[in-house]
Amino acid sequence: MADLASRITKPDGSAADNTPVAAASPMEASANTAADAAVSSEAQLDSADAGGPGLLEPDYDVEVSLSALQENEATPFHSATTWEDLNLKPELLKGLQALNFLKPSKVQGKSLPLMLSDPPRNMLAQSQSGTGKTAAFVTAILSRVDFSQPDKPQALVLAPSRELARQIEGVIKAIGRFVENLAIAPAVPGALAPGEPVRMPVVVGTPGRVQDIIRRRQLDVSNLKVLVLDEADNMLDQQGLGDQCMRVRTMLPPEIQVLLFSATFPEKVLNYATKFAPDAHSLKLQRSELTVKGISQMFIDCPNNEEKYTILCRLYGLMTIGQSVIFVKTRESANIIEQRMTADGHKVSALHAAFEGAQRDELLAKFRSGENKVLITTNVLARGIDVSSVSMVINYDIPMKGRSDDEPDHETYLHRIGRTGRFGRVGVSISFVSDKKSFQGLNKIASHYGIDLVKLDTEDWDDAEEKVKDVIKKNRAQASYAPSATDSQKQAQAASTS
Ligand SMILES: Nc1ncnc2c1ncn2[C@@H]1O[C@H](COP(=O)(O)OP(=O)(O)OP(=O)(O)O)[C@@H](O)[C@H]1O
Repeated sequence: MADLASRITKPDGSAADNTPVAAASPMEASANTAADAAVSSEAQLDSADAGGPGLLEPDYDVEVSLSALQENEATPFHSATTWEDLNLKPELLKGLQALNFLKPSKVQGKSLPLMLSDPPRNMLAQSQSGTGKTAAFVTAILSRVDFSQPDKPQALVLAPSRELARQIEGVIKAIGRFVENLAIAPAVPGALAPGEPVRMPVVVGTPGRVQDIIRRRQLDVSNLKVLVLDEADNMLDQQGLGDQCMRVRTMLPPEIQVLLFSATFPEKVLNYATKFAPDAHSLKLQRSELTVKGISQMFIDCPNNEEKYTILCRLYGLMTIGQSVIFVKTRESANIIEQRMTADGHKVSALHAAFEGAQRDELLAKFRSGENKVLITTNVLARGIDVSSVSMVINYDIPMKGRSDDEPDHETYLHRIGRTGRFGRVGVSISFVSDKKSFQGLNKIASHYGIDLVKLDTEDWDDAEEKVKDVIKKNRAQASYAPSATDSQKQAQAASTS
């Protein structure tokens, strides 16, 4: 396997440093993706991505078999357990069946018996992006809540963004569609009537808003028995939402069952997580297991910042074969790129936290429905968002962190690229490097995970396009075999836009 560092030179013209970044040959990359491409038409039902229908033009003829993938023990989609083995309430089995979730994935099969055992015990569960963590904790909370007492808030789910909270709400509605008295309070800005007591058994929201409604005594927490933190490492990060989540935690009953889910649990947060959720059952992954095999990770060495924009526009045709998300560092650059691309005749939209809530909901709804195919965004959408027809993710800016933004943000990289390649699908991520800092950042990310990155040569654009198209077509073909959205999906979608 060639060394990427030996294949690109630093922008200053010197040889690349010796940080090991392996580059797979395109053949290796496509062998991976082909193996993981196997996704069945039924399961693509679209496995309730609470995120709208896939593309419907049946252009390509590929063999699709999620069952084959789920039978393969080596994949995160395999579980020795069946839904029936899990002793779920019949209405939940029916809900999962209606979504055509034929078998549990690994994280579902392993975490559910632990989360549902009595007496309840805390849980920390890690699994790759797009492997069904949401359905795992949603099934757990719907099993724990006593729906004969529908006025009492009993389960609280916290997520880092408004969009993710609304998406989770959609998944709860979809899996719980046969549950009598199911009602969900969306605790995100602008969604709850001010001052009105929350009398719903399940509450899903962002930590700031939840803290607010508890303080205002709008939410009675005395009957809460399950607390879920989705994207838990992000939620507990002291640089981020950690303080808010801690404050919420101190307001809740001490004996509440705490469930922490994420694709990443960096060491630094892990210590803190074990305090937040003491004595927890734990499902952890090795660092080398974290990347999703179905995502072909590529990069482009851009001569300078301006060329990044030119190359981005050149990729537009590929971006719109399926759907794409472009990640940039700041809201300002999202706006600028949106305006420039629009002026240059491309149809794109920007979404970030400076937009007002209702507008954010509407923008994401348009993306989920496929009306908008290219979304330019910041890290606000890096985590959790599930739109199965996303076949390309572009890291226009390499994710960085640290006081002066000088350290690569490994976790955000993984979450960003995980917006494609959902539940056994395939996808492409293309990261732009344009200077020493971005080059070294990507280099470090690659060596951190031991991943292979394929260089796209812009000197030979036809070849570069072929490499990308090869992968994207497979994603599209899978989506094209998907039956149209079920009622529950439509319901879910409606929830996220209401
Ligand atoms: N057992 C299943 N069978 C088929 N599809 C499933 C199953 N479980 C979940 N899915 C589908 O897989 C997709 C990804 O699920 P989900 O969003 O829960 O992933 P995740 O692990 O939470 O990802 P992330 O780390 O990005 O948040 C969704 O569209 C979901 O409907």
